[in-house]
Amino acid sequence: MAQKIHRESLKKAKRIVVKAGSKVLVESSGRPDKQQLKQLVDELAALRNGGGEVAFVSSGAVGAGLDALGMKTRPKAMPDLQMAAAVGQIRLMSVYDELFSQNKCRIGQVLLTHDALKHRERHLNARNTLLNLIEHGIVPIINENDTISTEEIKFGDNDVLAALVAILIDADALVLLSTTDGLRDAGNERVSYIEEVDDEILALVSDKQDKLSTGGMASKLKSAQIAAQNGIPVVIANGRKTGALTRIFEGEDEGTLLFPKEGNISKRKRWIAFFNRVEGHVVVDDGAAEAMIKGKSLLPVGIKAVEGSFKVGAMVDVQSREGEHIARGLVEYSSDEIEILKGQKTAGKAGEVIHHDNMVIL
Ligand SMILES: Nc1ncnc2c1ncn2[C@@H]1O[C@H](COP(=O)(O)OP(=O)(O)O)[C@@H](O)[C@H]1O
Ligand SMILES: N[C@@H](CCC(=O)OP(=O)(O)O)C(=O)O
Repeated sequence: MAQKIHRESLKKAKRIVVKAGSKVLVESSGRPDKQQLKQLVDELAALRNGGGEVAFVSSGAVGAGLDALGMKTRPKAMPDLQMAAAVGQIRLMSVYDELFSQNKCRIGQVLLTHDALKHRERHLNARNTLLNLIEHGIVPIINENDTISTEEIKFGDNDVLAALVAILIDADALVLLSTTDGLRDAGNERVSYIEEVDDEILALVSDKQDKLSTGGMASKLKSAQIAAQNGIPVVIANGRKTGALTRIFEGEDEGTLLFPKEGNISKRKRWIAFFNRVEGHVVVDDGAAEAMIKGKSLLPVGIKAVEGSFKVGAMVDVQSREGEHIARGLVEYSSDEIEILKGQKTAGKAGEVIHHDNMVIL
C-alpha cells in the first residue's frame, strides 16, 4: 500500500532531475543514437511543456568522442579521456539542440565539477544559474566538466552528480535512466520498491565494467541513497523503454522506486554532508560518540586517533574504535593540531574540534 501512495505522489512532482547513462544515449560504438535521443527528448520536452521544471544530466560525452575519434577501446590515460569528452560533448549538445528545438524547448549547457559544488560560493552560483534557467523555461543539460576534471575534483560518475544536482535545486524527484528496468533481484525479477539501500539490496549488484559506462548499479543505489537521505524520491528505470519516463510521473509502477523516510536535514547540513569530500578520519571513544549523537560538539578528550592530513575546515569522518561511522563534520583544527590535542581536557568552546552546528549524524 505504501508503494501505491508513494507512486501516486510522483504525479505531483514539479521540479525533476532526469539522468541518462551513456548506454541509454549512444550506440555500442559510442555514436549518438539519434532515434533513441529523439524518443527521450520528446518525453523530457513533454514534461517541460506540461509545466514541469526539468533538469537533464546527460552522460555519453566520452562515448560520443571515442566514436568520432575512431577509438575502439576506452583509453585509460586521463588526457585521452578528457580529449574524447571534449569532442563528444559538443556532438551530443548539437543533437540535443536540434531535438529540443523541434519540441519548442530551449536548452542550456552546464558543466560542473565536484569542486565547484564543494565551495559554498561556487555552490550557490551553480544553484542560482540552474534555478534561473529553469525559471525561464530553459532545460539545463548538465554533465561533469570532464575536460578539466581530475581524480581530486571528479564526482566519480554522473549518478552521484545527478543526486547532488537534485539536492542543489531542491528537486521533487530524481530519475536515473539506465539500460535495465530497474534493480533486479537474484531471480532477475524487477524490484519495484525499496525502503532503503541496505546490505541485502547491495548484495543484488553484480556490475561489470565496459567501454562506455562508469557508474553501474552500485553507483545508482549510492546516488539514490544520497537523494533519499535528503527527502527526494528516486526511480531507477529503463531509458530505452519508450514511455517509461512518462509513466513514472503518471504514478505507474515503472522501474525501482526508493522513497525517502521522514525527516529532512537542513540545507547547510546537506552541504556539509554531501557536497564536501571526506579528507580524513577521527576515531573517538564511546563517550564522545554518545555526546555527538545527543547533539554535543566533539571535544579533544574523546579523540583516540586522527588519520589523514587535512587543514582547518576540512570535512572528516568520525568513527568509533570499532570502525563504525558516527558522524561527519567540518573541523576547527588541522590534523597536526588534533594529533597534539587528542585526549586532552579543554575548557569551553576553545577546544571544540567539531562544533555541533558543523556536524551531521547520518
Ligand atoms: N542487481 C542488478 N540489477 C540491475 N542491473 C544490475 C544489477 N547489478 C548490476 N547491474 C548492471 O548495472 C547496469 C546499469 O549500469 P551502467 O551500465 O553503468 O548503466 P549507465 O550507463 O546507465 O550508468 C545494468 O546494465 C546491469 O548490467
Ligand atoms: N561525464 C561522463 C559521464 C560518465 C558517467 O557517469 O557515465 P554513465 O555511468 O554512463 O552515467 C561522460 O559524459 O561520458
